Amino acid sequence: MYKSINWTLRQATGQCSWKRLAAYRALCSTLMRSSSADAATLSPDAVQRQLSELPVERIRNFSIIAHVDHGKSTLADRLLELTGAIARNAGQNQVLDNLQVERERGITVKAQTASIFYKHRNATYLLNLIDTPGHVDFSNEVSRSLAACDGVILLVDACHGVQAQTVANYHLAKQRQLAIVPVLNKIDIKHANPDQVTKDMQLLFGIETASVLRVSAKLGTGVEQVLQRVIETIPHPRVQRDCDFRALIFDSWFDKYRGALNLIYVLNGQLQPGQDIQSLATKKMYNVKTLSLLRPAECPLETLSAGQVGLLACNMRNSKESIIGDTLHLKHQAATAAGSYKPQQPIVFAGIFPVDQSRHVALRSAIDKTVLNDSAVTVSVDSSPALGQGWRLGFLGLLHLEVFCQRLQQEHDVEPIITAPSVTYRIVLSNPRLIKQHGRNTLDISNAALLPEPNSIEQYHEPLVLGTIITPSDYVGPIIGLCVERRGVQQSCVNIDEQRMLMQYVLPLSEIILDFHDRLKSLSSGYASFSYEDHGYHLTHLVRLDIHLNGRNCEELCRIVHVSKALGVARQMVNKLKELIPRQMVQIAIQACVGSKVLARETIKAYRKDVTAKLYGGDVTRRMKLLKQQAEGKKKMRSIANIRVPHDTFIDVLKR
Ligand SMILES: Nc1nc2c(ncn2[C@@H]2O[C@H](COP(=O)(O)OP(=O)(O)OP(=O)(O)O)[C@@H](O)[C@H]2O)c(=O)[nH]1
Repeated sequence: MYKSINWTLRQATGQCSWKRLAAYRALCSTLMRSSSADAATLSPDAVQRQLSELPVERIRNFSIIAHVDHGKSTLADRLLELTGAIARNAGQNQVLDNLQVERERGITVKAQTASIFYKHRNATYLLNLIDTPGHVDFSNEVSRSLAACDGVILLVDACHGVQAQTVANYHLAKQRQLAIVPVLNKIDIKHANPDQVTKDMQLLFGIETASVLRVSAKLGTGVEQVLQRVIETIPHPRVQRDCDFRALIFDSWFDKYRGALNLIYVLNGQLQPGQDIQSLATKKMYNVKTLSLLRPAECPLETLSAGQVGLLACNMRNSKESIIGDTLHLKHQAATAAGSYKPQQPIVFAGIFPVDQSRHVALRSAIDKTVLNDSAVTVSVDSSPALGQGWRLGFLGLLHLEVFCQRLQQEHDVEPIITAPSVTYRIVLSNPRLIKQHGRNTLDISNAALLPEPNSIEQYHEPLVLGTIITPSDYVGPIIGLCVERRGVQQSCVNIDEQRMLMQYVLPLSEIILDFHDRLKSLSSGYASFSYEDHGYHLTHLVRLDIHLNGRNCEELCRIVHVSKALGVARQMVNKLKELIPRQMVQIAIQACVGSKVLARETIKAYRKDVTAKLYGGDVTRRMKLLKQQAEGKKKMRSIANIRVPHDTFIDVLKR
């Protein structure tokens, strides 16, 4: 055990603060359970011995999937306690949610893995458990995790019943033909209605009512049966040990001292430190430095064999080299792709700029490292005349964007300027010169500044989503009203039971990214749930013209307008802004989904004048000098952060 503690301490001292905290917590729990003779007190040597004696038939790889707050992380806690991986009653909740942002918001944003040993009918099993996030914005984490699993625990809250994300996750698991262990949670709550929820599960998913387990993850009731059912229902991994090594990368993150760390699922053969491996996607070669098992603290291993999930540190320095879904194999050996994991495409885009250009390098490195820990984010270089050099990042939703920015601040101490989110429009070009230049007649535009002139565009297509809403019947009227207001077209509306309905709407993505979910929650007193999936692009004549001030949505200026009128409206708005805003209070970073080119140009002109006036207190000579330098491209604009006007003040000005 002391070897394990020393190793944990060594890891802890070489990691960034939140990881240090997590490792410290793991260390404390290791110490607390030192008197018990359970599996978690095993030294790394003993763990290795146990693993090498374990046949593939005694391994189970599974995820816990559910709607937000249905109790996944709490159930994971109980499973870890039951198997001795963490101490009972150690006052720890949601142990696998170890990011600061997860603890502050009380949600899981990153899937976490724990390998646990469990004795069933006198045989020891290795269970690789993955706790997944429930929010729709992090569904990429769920799909990624399912690529390394043979089954899932489908957890449903016995009070709230089946929700939109339960339906979406169930279909994800079905598509991958995974075994499903249905579990009802929170049966300790007085108004829980497990009988009704079980009937709903039968109706919606065709699950046998007798097979639904009932537990209270909070109190630990019935949790042991869950583990037994996992062993009996979920098949062992279909892998081969007596052939060459091949593994799937299904998660990765960045460690300051060890570079990119990869979580791998070994499909064939085995791997040892010192061996040379190669990436199938990049063809780059690496030397294996260390291998470890996450229990959930790292436990060093000498061999990782087929069927097992483990952490691999190799000399992967650059975060971009670690590709989720990539296959690793032995150097110079032919191999086929290990998995069929397809990453989800981002749907919400926002510009990220350093507050000051001197912080450019720090922000770039912070983005690189955070992206490695969140493979769903896409990054491309962007620049703005007002904000300087920056990046355009793609996210899976608004919460995803918020969480990413919070992580940049908390984990890397950078505070960027974030522009208002927008979606990707697909345009059909009419200009033969542009068609020739791009080699095709359609372009996907996620940055309005790159929009060609309107007379070169024949059609605008906007992205649509198929939204699923589950709501108590009492709120159906206002919710239909909201969907119609947001240009939604109803596809279906069915009764789940006497009290609840499931509705499906096709909605323009731009209508839901900002506040749709909040409105839905407030209209239904928090009872309705919403999830959505991609539904392709559709020809549109309408756009929502949003004007954003310092990244915030200014509601007074949101209009749904005809595409062809958008530019005119944008111009009018610039004039209105000029009238309304006192010169010394000029705002910048005004954007619109369409037509922002004109808007930005006009605004930046006004901004430049006023910024210089403000910065130099009307000193004409210095102001002229600065303008001249800017014109010559020698001097970059000063950051807007220095002259930011509070949003409320600005709204007051607009209302006058
Ligand atoms: N009464 C009761 N509360 C529970 C039970 N299981 C979980 N909870 C509570 O439900 C809330 C959400 O639990 P989590 O475990 O964070 O839920 P989650 O599904 O992991 O949440 P996300 O990761 O955000 O999707 C917490 O306040 C838990 O204490 C239970 O069996 N009974």
